[in-house]
Amino acid sequence: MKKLKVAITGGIGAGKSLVSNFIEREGFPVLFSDEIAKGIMQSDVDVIRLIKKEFGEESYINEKLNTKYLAEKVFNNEDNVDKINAIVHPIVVEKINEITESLFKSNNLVFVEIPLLFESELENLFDYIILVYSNENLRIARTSERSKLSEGEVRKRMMFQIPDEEKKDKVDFVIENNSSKDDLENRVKLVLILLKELSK
Ligand SMILES: CC(C)(COP(=O)(O)OP(=O)(O)OC[C@H]1O[C@@H](n2cnc3c(N)ncnc32)[C@H](O)[C@@H]1O)[C@@H](O)C(=O)NCCC(=O)NCCS
Ligand SMILES: Nc1ncnc2c1ncn2[C@@H]1O[C@H](COP(=O)(O)OP(=O)(O)OP(=O)(O)O)[C@@H](O)[C@H]1O
Repeated sequence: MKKLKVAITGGIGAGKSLVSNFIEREGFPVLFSDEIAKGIMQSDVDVIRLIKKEFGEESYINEKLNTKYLAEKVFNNEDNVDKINAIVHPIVVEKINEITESLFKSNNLVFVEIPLLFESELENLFDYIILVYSNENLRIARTSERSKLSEGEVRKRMMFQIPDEEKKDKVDFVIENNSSKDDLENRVKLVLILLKELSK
């Protein structure tokens, strides 16, 4: 039995969460790095202190992370993106490693949804990488439709992400998501058959 760590990556709005949720429903553990990052930013006293020092006390309102303010501050300035990444990413990696090791006690396959895998140069942490790939116009339409972020906000974040076309050459599986959710699920099923075989 081989223990395999598999990354699920892709640009903003590509469909990573749909893929991850499907994989979870099939019975496999999935870690979500955006959520792990938020947890750390909400509870780690050193991280909170550094964020307030770099970006101001307004970064938290009544002890709660002020995501709107911080996103505005961070995604308008490359230095700020570098600064927040340097504060948060090393601790996220530590946490992912810790949780993965404990999940490997009772699982052979552990998945990690990690949007900024290549941007943070973390590809060597993983045995296999899945890229969820959708055309840029679809990603913007789908993300704006979800109404969490405006088109402008999505485009700003894209500026700090490596284009998915470049990532295609560096991954083991490309799951296209330019058609229906059913098509997406069927493609994920095929990849899971392969990964289960590889972990035997
Ligand atoms: C600025 C913050 C508070 C905004 O929070 P918000 O709830 O609006 O977004 P969320 O964290 O859910 O991220 C949504 C998407 O935005 C993009 N994004 C987030 N952080 C970054 C970044 N540093 N660089 C490029 N894109 C990013 C990713 O595609 C991500 O999936 C938050 O994104 C953040 O703290 N980012 C820096 C830490 C980080 O890199 N977290 C992501 C995973 S480790
Ligand atoms: N094939 C599809 N057909 C219809 N809607 C889709 C499809 N793929 C994704 N969506 C929708 O697009 C939005 C973005 O998808 P999802 O949240 O899975 O992407 P993500 O890569 O996790 O995004 P983010 O980077 O913002 O976390 C969601 O509202 C989702 O339901």
